Amino acid sequence: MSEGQIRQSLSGFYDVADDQDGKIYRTRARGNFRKRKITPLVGDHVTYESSTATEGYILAIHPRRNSLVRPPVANVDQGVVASAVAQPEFSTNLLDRQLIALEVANIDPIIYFTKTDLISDDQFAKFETLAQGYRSIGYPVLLSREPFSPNGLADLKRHFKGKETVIMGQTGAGKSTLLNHVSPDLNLATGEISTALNRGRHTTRKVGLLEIADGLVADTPGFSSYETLDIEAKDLADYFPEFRRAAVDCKFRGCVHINEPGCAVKPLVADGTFMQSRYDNYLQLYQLIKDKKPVYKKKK
Ligand SMILES: Nc1nc2c(ncn2[C@@H]2O[C@H](COP(=O)(O)OP(=O)(O)OP(=O)(O)O)[C@@H](O)[C@H]2O)c(=O)[nH]1
Ligand SMILES: [Zn+2]
Repeated sequence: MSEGQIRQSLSGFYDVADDQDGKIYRTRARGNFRKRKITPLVGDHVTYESSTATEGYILAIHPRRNSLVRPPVANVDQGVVASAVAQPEFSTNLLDRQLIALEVANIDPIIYFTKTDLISDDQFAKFETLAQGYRSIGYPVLLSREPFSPNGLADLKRHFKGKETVIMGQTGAGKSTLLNHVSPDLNLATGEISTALNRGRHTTRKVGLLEIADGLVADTPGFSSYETLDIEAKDLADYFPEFRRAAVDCKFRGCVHINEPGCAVKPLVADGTFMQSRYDNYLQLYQLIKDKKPVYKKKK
């Protein structure tokens, strides 16, 4: 028996990189996985058996840190949020929702601004201020005046080391374009026409983890449906790292930083320590979650 990580999945075959020798072994999942409705995912750490040198069976899937549906990948450490400064129009609201979705999934966000060639110097200066705000929360922010400058890409690659990374973002944000720059061999189709084609292909497309800059990067970018945040309003502030840290000084336990006396978060919004836009988006999302009708899920 050996241990390894699934690096690619294609029509029922799973290519496992062995933890010891680093070589790739082609495997299949045991029939009992199918019976239990467990599908191995790219990124899974597995115990496997390789009877011949080249083909084997997956025997066990180790517990996952997390798993995504699009792309179907497990154990993601970080998500590069491709965030267009224009086309589609930038909004802090969407960015904050993306960050929350990643926080909820236990994925560390990296913000990567795309399409900076489409804005003026004045507009760019505003994004620099914004970037500082997000950096002060602790999020890495990559913003260069020129898209895909060698320095900008090198900065991005520095984050890959030792991590499993997925490129995420809204449609049209430039995810595929970015991934192509990160790994020019990929040749991912970009633009609207390819998007239409991609839809039908998603289920059969092979998914893989590429070794880039001493890390692993999913070769398929991801979308998330950010509307289906499965959290309660009272927990929302936990996913705003700056609010979560400040909350230890709130007078009341369970303070949601709205109307409570002795709140430690609100003064830091008022004095500009925290971004007003983050607080506004927090309030809006808090209300949205509160107003949401309860969804009753069927028991499996
Ligand atoms: N001007 C400019 N255009 C860009 C840049 N990056 C991407 N684009 C264009 O924006 C469009 C969308 O880019 P994609 O890379 O396909 O975006 P995506 O996020 O993969 O989009 P979906 O496949 O719909 O999710 C394409 O026409 C790209 O050529 C950039 O830095 N500057
Ligand atoms: Zn508070």
